[in-house]
Formats: sequence, structure tokens, C-alpha cells
Amino acid sequence: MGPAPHDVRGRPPTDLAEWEEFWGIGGGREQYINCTQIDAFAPPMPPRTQIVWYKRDLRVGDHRPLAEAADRGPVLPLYVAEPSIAAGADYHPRHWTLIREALIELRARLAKRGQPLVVRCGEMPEVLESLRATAGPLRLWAHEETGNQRTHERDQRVRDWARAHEVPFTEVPSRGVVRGPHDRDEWADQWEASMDRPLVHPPDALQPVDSVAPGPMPSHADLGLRPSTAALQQIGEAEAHRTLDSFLRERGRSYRRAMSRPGPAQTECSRISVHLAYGTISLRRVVYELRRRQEELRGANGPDAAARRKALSSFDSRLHWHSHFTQKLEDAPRIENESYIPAFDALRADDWDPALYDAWLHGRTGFPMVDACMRHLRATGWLNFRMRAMLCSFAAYDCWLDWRRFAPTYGGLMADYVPGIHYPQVQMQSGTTGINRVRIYNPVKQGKEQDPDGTFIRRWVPELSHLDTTAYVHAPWKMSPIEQQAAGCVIGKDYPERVVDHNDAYHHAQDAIHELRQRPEIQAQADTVLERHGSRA
Ligand SMILES: Cc1cc2nc3c(=O)[nH]c(=O)nc-3n(C[C@H](O)[C@H](O)[C@H](O)COP(=O)(O)OP(=O)(O)OC[C@H]3O[C@@H](n4cnc5c(N)ncnc54)[C@H](O)[C@@H]3O)c2cc1C
Repeated sequence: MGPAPHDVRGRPPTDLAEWEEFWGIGGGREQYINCTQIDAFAPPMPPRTQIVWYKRDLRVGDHRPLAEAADRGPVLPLYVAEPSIAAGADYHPRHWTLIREALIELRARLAKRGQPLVVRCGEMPEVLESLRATAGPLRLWAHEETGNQRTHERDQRVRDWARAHEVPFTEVPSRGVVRGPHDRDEWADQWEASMDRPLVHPPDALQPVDSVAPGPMPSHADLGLRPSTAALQQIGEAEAHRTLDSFLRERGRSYRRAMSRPGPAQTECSRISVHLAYGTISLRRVVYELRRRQEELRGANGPDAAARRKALSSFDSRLHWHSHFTQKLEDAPRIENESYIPAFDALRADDWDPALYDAWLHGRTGFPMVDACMRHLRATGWLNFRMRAMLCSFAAYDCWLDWRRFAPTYGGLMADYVPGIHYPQVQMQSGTTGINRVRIYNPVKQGKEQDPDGTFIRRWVPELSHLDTTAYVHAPWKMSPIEQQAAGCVIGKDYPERVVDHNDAYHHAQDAIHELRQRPEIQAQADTVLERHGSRA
């Protein structure tokens, strides 16, 4: 048992007021405090109901707020389905399908420990207000969330409510993201340190709060959403562990080769993103399991072990990227709505073409690889990295659409939507960061390289499934009228004409962005972006 905590008085706090002062309550966001120190002796304070506010952390394992709460008194684990958040342009019915599935499992896991998950549909401060009436004095715990503007503002409202009602509220850092002022040069070391800290065991038992009913699980309609029809990945804590384990031990040997190909990537990539997005597994747990596997493979000989070591090293980098990108939005929430370099907002501001947007969004551009990828994303909620980048490039460069207008809907299609990854990535693939190489994907070249025999395209663009000549699958407009008739695929009738000329669009985009980036004032701003957000690797 460690030494008892002492405040400036040189003795342990003795009453509620002194404890709250010791905890730093009332001064805005609290610092996380090591509870084993506090528990070194019994605090003489009335028991509070410990609310664990679940957001994107739908698990019991490696969940510090849950463990801290369980150490202190009766626990009320809470999820609030908020119509105001679900009304956002980036919130898709598929997100609620997944969250709901994860909540059902979480409720059962918590019930086994003595207190089921309490679920409410409503707005967070009002739900807290009604719980205060039934559950008595409260203490609130949550993980820090780097969300979109809506969740950011909601979090602020909850902090204000907690302060106004003297409800202690502790937000615990998560995903290796650092909140508040910090030195970018030290970020990577801080990330390693946070991943290295021991995992948190789930509490064996929870002291229940009998006065509060668990409540029904809200439906899509309760949130103002239509049901989702997408064929989504399964989600839940058990499934997260199964997915990770099968990637580390069975799948994933060809990860590096297959990750760019939309077909093979479906099984060769880890597919852990949806679990990280909703926190059915913690990033720390993924890193922990990865390191264990790397250790096992360290001494192993043979080509299989060598290939796996390489694959896991690439996976390792991507787990860093998860936090690296999220950190950008954490440090500059404005980049959800504004280009890193604001002057880039003017580039496409007046050029929104609704017909081009519609063609892109529904996979009817006349470019088979673009259409196949978009249709696949719409149907399943998942796409590999390169093809997400290509779709974004097509919208931003070929269709010259303003990323600020398509990014929310595009994010909504992704089952694993994480604002902290999504917005920085969209800006990177739209050429508005000022620091990254402008990469304009050629959709035909991508098709030939990443789907050489056209299997993926034929699967997702059935209009082209009867074409015997693979070259035509990638560029059906090359068929003569007679060949089109013979193949039952007349361009402009059975399959769309190309909505843009890629070469013209490429030169237009290159010139416009190059002209802007050459300006000295833009270069000075780019230096600032690099200093603030750039990787030090
Ligand atoms: C325009 C665009 C938008 C994107 N939006 C999202 C998003 O909303 N949510 C999301 O999780 N990923 C997003 N990505 C990144 C990437 O496409 C997905 O993380 C990946 O395809 C998920 O599949 P996986 O888990 O099998 O990936 P793996 O290749 O197995 O990677 C493992 C994990 O590493 C992280 N990761 C991988 N690539 C990246 C990357 N480039 N940047 C940051 N983290 C990465 C993810 O957490 C991923 O789950 C986006 C990429 C682009 C180009």
C-alpha cells in the first residue's frame, strides 16, 4: 500500500469539501488521479453513485473509468443515445446498428458483474439531471473523446452541467491522444509510455444501483434513423478479440501485399477498425497483443515467420497512425470544417456540381474502379485504405468537389468512422494540408494494378460482369459500338458515360494547387502546419 495522499495542509483530506479540493474538482477538466493512492485509506465522504459514461469505449476490458468507479462505490454504467448527435450529416443508420449490437453484449457483460448497462435515449445533460433525482449524489467518469463538433460541444455542456451541480467529473485519456498543450517532439515517447502502462483488469463485481432501471434498447426510429441494410462486420468485445487473434495468428500473412487490393484486403487486413472506432477493444490492448505476437515470432525461422514479422511491423505503424491522425483533430478541431490552410477553402468553394457529387456518391461515374469501390463501401461499410484514398481523390480532384461538403457523408458510409482519422485523411487526399505531396489517383491505373483480373469490379458493377475482355472491364468506353451491343453493355445506356475527363481534371487540379502552394504566405503557413501537426518520424 502506498503512502496516503496529502494536500497542501500536510495531512489527508478529511471531509467532502477537502476531498473535492484534493481531486481538483471545479477547475474545468480534471486531471486523472491515481486511485490506488486515494484508496490507501477510506475517504470519509458520503457514497456517490459512480456513473461510467460510455461513448466510444464499449467494453469492460482495459477500461480505466469502469475500474476506478468500481473501486469507489455503486456503479451506474450509462450509454445515452442522443438524437442530436444522430442528426449529424456524418451519422449513418449503420453506426447505430453497430453501436446497438455492441451495447447488447456490453449490457450482458456488465450484468454478469452485478449491474447491467443503463441505456437512455435523450440528451446527455437532461438524462444526468433525471438520474440525479433517482440515484442521489453522482460522480461521473468517462474516457476523453476526440469527436466531431457536435460531440465536442456536447462534452462541454456535460462539463458545464457537472460543474454547476458540483458533480465530480473525471475524463481519462485514451487512444494515446494527448489533450491540452504539449510538445509535439515528445509525442511519440508519450504514446509509447501510454501503450506500455499495464492493462486495466475488468472489475469482478459491481455494486449495483437498484433505483435505476436498465431501460429498453433504443431502435433506429427512436433516434430518427431508418434501419440500415448494409452487410456489416459483427461487433462486440468477444468479436474484437477473435478478429485480432485471427489476424495475428492466421490471416494477415500477405497483409503488405494485399492491403492495397480491395478484394484480398477484406481478409488480409486486420479489420480491427470497427472495433477501435467503438472501443470494443482498446488500442492499448491491440498494441499489447501485437507485441506479444512479435515476441513469439522473434526467434522463429523460415519464410512464414519472416513474412509475418514484416506484416506485423506494418500493422504496428498503422496503430501509431491511428493516434497520430486523431491527435491532429484533437489539437485543431477546426480542421473538421476548415482547411488546414484556410486559403485552400476558396479553391473549390464556388464549383459544387450536384450531378457530379451524386454520380460519385452512388457509384455511377462511368469509371469502373471508382464505382465498384463506392458500391462496395455503401454495401458493407468497409474499404481498404488505398481505395478510400482513391475515392476521395476522385471527388476532390476529378470532380473538383469541396471536401468540406462531401466529407461528412463520406464518413457516414464508413462503419469504422472516426472523425479524428477521417478529416485529416480527407484533407490529405484533397490537397489542402499544404504539407503533403499532392497525389491524384488515376482510377484506370488503380483498377489495373489493384484488381488485375477485374474480379472485384465484376462483382460490384454487375453491368460489366459479362465482359470477357479484362481490359474492357477497366475501360469499357474502349469497346466499339458493335462490341458494346454484343456484350449487352451499351455505354450511356447500360453503364454510365464517364462523368469527367481524367486527364483534363488532373492538369486543372495540379495547376490550381501548385499555384496556391507557391505563394510565400502559403508556404509560411505550411511551415506552421508542419511544426504543429507533422510526424517527427
Ligand atoms: C479518406 C480516408 C478516410 C478514412 N477514414 C477512416 C475512418 O473514419 N476510420 C478509420 O478507422 N480509418 C479511416 N481511414 C484509414 C484506413 O482506411 C482504415 O483505418 C483501414 O482501412 C481500416 O481497415 P483495417 O482495420 O483492416 O486496417 P489495417 O490496415 O489492418 O490497420 C489497422 C488499424 O490501423 C489504423 N490505420 C490504418 N491505416 C490508417 C491510416 N491511414 N490513418 C490512420 N489510422 C490508420 C486503423 O485504426 C486500423 O484499424 C481513412 C482513410 C482515408 C484515405
